[in-house]
Amino acid sequence: MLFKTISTYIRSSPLLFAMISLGALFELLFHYLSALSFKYLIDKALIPKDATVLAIIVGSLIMIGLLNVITGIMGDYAKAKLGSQLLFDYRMKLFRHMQMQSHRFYERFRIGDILARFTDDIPNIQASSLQMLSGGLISVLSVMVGLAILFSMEWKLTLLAIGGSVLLFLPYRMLKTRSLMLNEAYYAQLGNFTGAIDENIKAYKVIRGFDLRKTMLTRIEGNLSAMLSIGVKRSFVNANLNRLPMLAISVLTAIILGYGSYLTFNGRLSIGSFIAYNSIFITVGQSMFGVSALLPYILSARTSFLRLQKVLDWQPEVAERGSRVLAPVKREIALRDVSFAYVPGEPVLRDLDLSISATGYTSIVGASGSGKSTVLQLLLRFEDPSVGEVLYDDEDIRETDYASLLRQVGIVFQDSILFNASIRDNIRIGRPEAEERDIEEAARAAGIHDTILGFTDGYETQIHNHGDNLSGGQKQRIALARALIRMPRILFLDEATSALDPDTERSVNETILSLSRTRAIVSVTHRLAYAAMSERIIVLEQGRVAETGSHEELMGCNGPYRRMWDKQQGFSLSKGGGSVQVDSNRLEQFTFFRGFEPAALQEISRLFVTEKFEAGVHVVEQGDEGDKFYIIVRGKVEVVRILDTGECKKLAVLEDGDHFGEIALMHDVPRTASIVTQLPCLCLSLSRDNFNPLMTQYPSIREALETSLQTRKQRSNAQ
Ligand SMILES: Nc1ncnc2c1ncn2[C@@H]1O[C@H](COP(=O)(O)OP(=O)(O)OP(=O)(O)O)[C@@H](O)[C@H]1O
Repeated sequence: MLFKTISTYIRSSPLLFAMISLGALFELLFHYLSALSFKYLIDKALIPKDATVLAIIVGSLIMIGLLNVITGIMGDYAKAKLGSQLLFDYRMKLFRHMQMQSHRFYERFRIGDILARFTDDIPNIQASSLQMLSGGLISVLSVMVGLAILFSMEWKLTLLAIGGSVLLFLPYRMLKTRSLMLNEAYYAQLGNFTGAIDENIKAYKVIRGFDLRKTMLTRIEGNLSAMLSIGVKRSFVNANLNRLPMLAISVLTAIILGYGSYLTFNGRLSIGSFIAYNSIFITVGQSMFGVSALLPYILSARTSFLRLQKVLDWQPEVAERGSRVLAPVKREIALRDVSFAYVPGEPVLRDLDLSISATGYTSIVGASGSGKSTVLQLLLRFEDPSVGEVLYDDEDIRETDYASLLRQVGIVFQDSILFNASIRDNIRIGRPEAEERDIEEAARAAGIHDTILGFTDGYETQIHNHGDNLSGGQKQRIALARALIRMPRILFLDEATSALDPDTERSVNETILSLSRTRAIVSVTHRLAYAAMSERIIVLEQGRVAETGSHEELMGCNGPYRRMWDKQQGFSLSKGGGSVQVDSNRLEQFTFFRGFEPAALQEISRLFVTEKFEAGVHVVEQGDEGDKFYIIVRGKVEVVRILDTGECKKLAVLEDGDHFGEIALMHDVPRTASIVTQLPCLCLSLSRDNFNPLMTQYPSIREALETSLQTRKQRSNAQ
């Protein structure tokens, strides 16, 4: 495969190859003529003292030397061009391939692994190919030409040399498998290392905030130590692949010298011929060594080539095969009988039928894990359904030209990544041909124009670290402008505002509402206060549509929407979201507070304390003694349990209105699971110390709470 690739390259650039070959040919000519010249220099010029022959020999050598330099320079240029072209082509091929991929590809290949292909494997293939092309070509030609000359001078001696050269390739046979194995292990470790560095850069805030510097240092040290140990073995084996053939050359040289001297003593070889033979043999020996020295390069390039091929062979799940241009969507987009699974056998969407109007404002809501984001991914064709169709005005989007679909849509994600460029370029990236006034118009529509003008560098303000120098709201508004500049017929929002603080979230949602007058909006959200603004709400439950309708209609249904709505109500946030209070009526929704006297509930509500957590924080640690009960007012947490096997099991995801840790109100027992925030969280907490006096005051509370907690404890243990 590797050789096939190189020969394809040669065939595609015959001129460059001819230049390299010419350079090699003249280099050979120069070496052999210099060596052969001794025979004529000594026998025909020096011993007979013939100045004319001497001048001819020296003049010819100078001419050939000059041509050698000129063709050598041409060859160098050709190698530089061919090598750079190979780098360019392979990197483009890999990048293009990556762009066709979806989640399975990124699950299979880690970031570091892919980066290593770009930065190490491809350059390695390039360097080795060039080495084979230039060094290899010269060496092989040199061995062939040299042996032919030697054979014509003294065939017995030459047969001896050819027989002995087999020794040169013995180390290759012995060390090949080990070298390949070590190369593979080395590149795998390199991928781990690059991945760890990438993570370290992206997560630098979390690392500092949680003082994980020592942990990360230990991790990197572990990576580097593994690389060090493999690197030593790899370099040593590859050095041996070079060193051992030298031994064979030395033995051969000694034999040739001995036998050649014997022939000269007997008068069967002139002194000039012996010196010439010997110096040609040295050149041939060096070339043979040159051929064997290529072997480590070939082995290393083979490893890199196979690694690269492994990525390139990965077939994209979403094939862009449709060619029909999608007409502007006017009526509806729909999923028909759609089933979809990320993991075979574990469907996330089941026989889903869903239709969204191509005008107005639609929200898709549901509990965490109900499949909201997956629906969006199918609508945008980030994934294709396992069964069923995704239709835009009755056109199956698998049959249409993907670019014509993307031209009609805009998307804003929860965590919008901005590029490290100016604000202007970040907005323009949505439509590269956009003019200045389009950029400003999009920024105005996204409600960020005035803020940008307020920055010292205005639209030229550079964005660092994907947006670290902007607030969350500013980032999302720029992401909104980037989507709007495409003038999408449908704007998709995937939890676009849920990570913002309450005031910013409200203001960005007002902007979104105003945008819905001029284009269709499809918003995936779990925050129902904003879903209520939309004309139509689709409620998902476990991958199926549970109900649809307007906010008012769904509230009247007393179904899952109503339950979610009630769960998210009853909290009053202060301006700026700094503190929050829970209504006593809302407390009644918790089974363990149900039936308490109103006065007791009033008092309990006053005992809650506001707590804020950044994303990635362990609010509760498994095994710790619990002393607080929490309500999530805004945010999202993951409930995880470390099993006896050491495996980490995700038990649930909790979000707005959910609660955890109520057992701690009564008992001093270790937490049965850890709670880790996935998004910034605003919580209310009630500590046992604060709660205890109430139980003395209202004795019925203890009894009711105990019964309720027993039931819950049994359920939790069963999980
Ligand atoms: N790449 C993936 N690989 C495997 N499973 C996945 C993947 N992405 C999502 N899932 C699973 O699919 C289910 C639906 O996920 P999805 O993100 O669509 O839900 P959601 O309703 O948007 O949830 P959330 O509000 O928490 O984002 C979940 O059980 C989730 O764990």
